[in-house]
Amino acid sequence: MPATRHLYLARHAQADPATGKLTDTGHRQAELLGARLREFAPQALWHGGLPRATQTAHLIADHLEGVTPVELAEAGDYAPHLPQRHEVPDAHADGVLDFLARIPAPERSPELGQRALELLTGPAKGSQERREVVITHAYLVAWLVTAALDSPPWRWVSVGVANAGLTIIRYTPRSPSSLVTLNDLDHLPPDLRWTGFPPHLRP
Ligand SMILES: O=C(O)[C@H](O)COP(=O)(O)O
Repeated sequence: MPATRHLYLARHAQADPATGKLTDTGHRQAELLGARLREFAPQALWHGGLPRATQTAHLIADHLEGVTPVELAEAGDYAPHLPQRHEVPDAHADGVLDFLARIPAPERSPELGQRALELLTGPAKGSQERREVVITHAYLVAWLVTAALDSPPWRWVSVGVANAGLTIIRYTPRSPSSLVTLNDLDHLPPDLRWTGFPPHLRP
């Protein structure tokens, strides 16, 4: 009998584009996110293979009991669904196509693949409840949110998350999945919030 699974998704902390390593701000964000995640007592901590996700996960792990970061190395290629013109209603087409034209294709979370999605989505495979942290990238968080809500695949383009923002999805057997929280930044002081958030979606 499958059991409920909570996925604690976070975008990596702020990184320096030149080095790919976390900035001082990013270090502080990761530490505070780790302290926040401790309250959920997660049993697993997964992360993508790029340095900014790896470094964030290792800083977080210092705050969690009995959890070792595991890279989703076997995941293969992954890119969020690229919206096709015919999928997007006419009223939104210009904005969506403009957004897609501005994002660099190779940056689309290549380290999380189909296998990772199979591992991470849906209720727990066993009979025990699962609580798992995933440190990843903006578009993959957006894609998982869209999928959890059964939204059309192209809708991930209008979901924004900031560095170290916390998103929680609950997968319950025999019920629809729930978006518990999206881009929660309460664990960060004001000067550490909203970094990396897409400017065109900024409140
Ligand atoms: O791949 C992505 O999700 C986007 O390019 C944003 O990347 P980032 O979350 O690594 O900044």
